[in-house]
Amino acid sequence: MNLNIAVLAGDGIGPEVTAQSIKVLNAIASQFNHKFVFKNAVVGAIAIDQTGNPLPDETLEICKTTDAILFGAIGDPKYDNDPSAKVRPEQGLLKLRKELGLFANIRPVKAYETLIENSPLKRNIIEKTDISIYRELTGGIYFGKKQTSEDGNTASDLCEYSRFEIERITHLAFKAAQNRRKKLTLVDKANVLESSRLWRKVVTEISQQYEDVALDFLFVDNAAMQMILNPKQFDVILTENMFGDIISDEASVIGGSIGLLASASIGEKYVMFEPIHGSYPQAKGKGIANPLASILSAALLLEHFGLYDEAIVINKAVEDSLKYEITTEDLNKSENKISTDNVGDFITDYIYNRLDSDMNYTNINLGQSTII
Ligand SMILES: NC(=O)C1=CN([C@@H]2O[C@H](COP(=O)(O)OP(=O)(O)OC[C@H]3O[C@@H](n4cnc5c(N)ncnc54)[C@H](O)[C@@H]3O)[C@@H](O)[C@H]2O)C=CC1
Ligand SMILES: CC(C)CC(=O)C(=O)O
Ligand SMILES: [Mg+2]
Repeated sequence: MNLNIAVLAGDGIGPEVTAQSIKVLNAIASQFNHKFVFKNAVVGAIAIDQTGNPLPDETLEICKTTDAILFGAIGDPKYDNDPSAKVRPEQGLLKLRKELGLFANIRPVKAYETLIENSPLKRNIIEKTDISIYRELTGGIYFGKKQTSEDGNTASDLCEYSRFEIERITHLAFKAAQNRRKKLTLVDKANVLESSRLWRKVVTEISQQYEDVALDFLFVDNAAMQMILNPKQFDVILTENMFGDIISDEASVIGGSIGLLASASIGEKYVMFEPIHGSYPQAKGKGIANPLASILSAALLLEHFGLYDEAIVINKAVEDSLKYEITTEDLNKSENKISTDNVGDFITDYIYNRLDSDMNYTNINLGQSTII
C-alpha cells in the first residue's frame, strides 16, 4: 500500500517519540512491501517560534493533502506559564482538530498483564481491563466563546453542543460497542449541566437503534472514582470533550503509564493518530520519554487502513518490550536504563526479525543509540 503521511512532531518530547514511530513504520514498509512517504510540518511552539502562528497554512495544507497525520505533542512552558501570551501552542492543535473535522477521539485503555505487578492498583481490580473511550473532540468548552472582562476580573468559557455533534460520535460509539462487549456508558454531568442533559436525551434516543447494546449513565465525578475502584465495569465510554480528556489521563494509570496510551482522531474526511500525553517538557532531550504511545498510535494508523497483520506485529513487539523490560523509566525501575531510542530500536528489530522464532532478546541489537 502507498501512504502519504503528514508528520507533525510538535515540540517538547514530540519529536523524540515521533522519530521512533517513523523508524517503526519504515520497518513495517520494508517487511511488508509498502511505500510510506513522510511529509514533515510544524505545529505548536516550534511553529510559533518560526512563523508566529501555531498552525501555519502550509501545515494545514500538508495535512489536507496526505492520507493520514501522525501527531507528536505540543506545549511549551514559555507560552503556557505566561498568562499574557497572545498565542499558545495548544491553539494549533485545537484549530487542527476543528479545521479537519476530527470529531471523535478514540482512546483504548488496557491493563498489560506484565505490568500489573508493578501497578499502584491491585491486580484483582485492574487485570483484564479493556476500555475504549470515545471522546468528542471538536465541541464543548474548549471551543466555546471565551471572554475576559475589561477589568480582567471575570472570565468565562462557554460549553455548547448541538444535537448533530452529539449524534455523529454516538453512532460511532454504539457501533464500537456492538463489536465489543455490548455495553456503553455515557459519562456526563446531567444533574447540573444543560449541555449534558442534551447528551443524555440524544444518546437515549439513538440507543433505540442499537437494542443489543446496554446503555448506562454515570456522572463524571462518580465515573472518575469508578475508574479506580472498578474499571472492568467499563466497555465503551462515550463522553464530551473535557470529561474525556480528564478521564482518559486518569485511566492511563490502569495501563501503567500515560506513555503507553495511543489514540485515533477520526473525521468524515481526515484521520490523525496521536499519543494522549502532552509535550512533557521536563523530559525534552533527555531520552527518558516513553515512545510506546506514539508507536501504538502508528499501529492504530495501520489498522485504520486495514493493515491488521502489520498492526499485530507492532502490538506483539510492544508486549515483548514490556515483558523483557525494554522500557523507559516510567515503567522500568531497574538499574538498566533504557532510552527512548532503545525502545524504538527494540520494536524495529522485532519487526525485521519477526519470522525468526529463535530470537534471543538478551542479544537484541539496540542500534547505535546509547543506553543512558
Ligand atoms: N496532545 C498534546 O499535544 C497535549 C499537549 N499538552 C501540553 O503539554 C504540556 C505539558 O502538559 P502536562 O500537563 O505536564 O501533561 P503531559 O502529558 O505532557 O505530562 C504529564 C506527566 O505525564 C508523564 N508523561 C507524559 N508523557 C510521557 C511519556 N511519553 N513517557 C513517560 N511519561 C510521560 C510525565 O510524568 C509527565 O510529568 C502543556 O503545555 C500542555 O498544554 C497536554 C496534553 C496533550
Ligand atoms: C492540550 C489540549 C488542547 C489537548 C489535550 O489535553 C488532549 O487532547 O489530551
Ligand atoms: Mg489531555
